[in-house]
Amino acid sequence: MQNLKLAFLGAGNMSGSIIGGLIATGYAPEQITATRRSEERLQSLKAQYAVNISTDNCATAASHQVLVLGVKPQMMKALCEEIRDTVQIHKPLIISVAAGIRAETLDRWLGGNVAIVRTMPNTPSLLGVGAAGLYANAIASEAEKQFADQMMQAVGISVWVNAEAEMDAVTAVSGSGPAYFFLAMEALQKAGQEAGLSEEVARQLTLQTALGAARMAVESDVDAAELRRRVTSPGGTTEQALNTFNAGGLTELYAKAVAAAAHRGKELAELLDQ
Ligand SMILES: NC(=O)C1=CN([C@@H]2O[C@H](COP(=O)(O)OP(=O)(O)OC[C@H]3O[C@@H](n4cnc5c(N)ncnc54)[C@H](O)[C@@H]3O)[C@@H](O)[C@H]2O)C=CC1
Ligand SMILES: O=C(O)[C@@H]1CCC=N1
Repeated sequence: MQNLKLAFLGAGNMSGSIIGGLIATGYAPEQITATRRSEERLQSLKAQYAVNISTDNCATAASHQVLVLGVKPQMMKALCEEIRDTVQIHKPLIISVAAGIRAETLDRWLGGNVAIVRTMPNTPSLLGVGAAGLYANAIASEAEKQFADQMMQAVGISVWVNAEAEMDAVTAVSGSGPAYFFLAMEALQKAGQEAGLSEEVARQLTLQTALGAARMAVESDVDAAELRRRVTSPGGTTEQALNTFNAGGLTELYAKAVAAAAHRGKELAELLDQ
């Protein structure tokens, strides 16, 4: 991909994962700058990835073609207002990774007429196996959309949504999704220990099983339901576990959890749209 001058303003967990993934695919570190409020935490990004670091958002915004806004939704207005004048002069492409905050809100905070791509990535981007949803406003050019797409594809897969409202569903499925699978791993490991395994054995078996199941689901030409059926012998052990999950309403619980996360995305958008 074209190695444009790319800045991550507010480079925490999510931006750090994208930076790590980009560097691993050969993006030139001298083209990347990460900012944070304190220099101390930036030093570890510099040591790890040899990227430029700065505590000056405006100077960084003025010298980069693409700005990834990586702060928490609640901090986004302050960041946008800080860089607004610079953005109006230099007109960089803005890429937001924030949950909830709508493109139209960002555009207003940034002074208007700004090319914006909203992305919803996830932290496995660090390993090149991220999953991101993208949505662009009408001002973003084809070349700008292509850059954002290539940036996310460099660290995983990317999908475009047609309606911005779908970004809340993307957030609820893949943005937050790694946490759901981590929780499942924590629970299975704990249950394994309760069933008599040592912590280390339960951990190893849980993690390798999660990896194996994910790889089979991704690489197999049959769907997850068929793969599940192939593990489940009639009258066997898996059936007992799955019956227990079903009796506890696991599928309905997933639906409720995803709906709650998507609702929070909408709520954040409303709450912070001032
Ligand atoms: N953590 C995750 O798995 C995902 C997070 N996101 C989104 O990414 C965004 C950031 O989340 P995290 O990386 O988890 O948060 P984080 O707290 O790790 O990173 C944000 C960083 O921005 C810094 N910051 C705040 N205001 C600043 C300013 N004005 N100038 C410079 N730095 C500033 C903070 O000190 C912090 O280091 C959020 O908007 C979230 O919705 C999206 C997808 C997944
Ligand atoms: O929990 C959050 O709000 C962010 C967005 C998706 C993952 N983490």
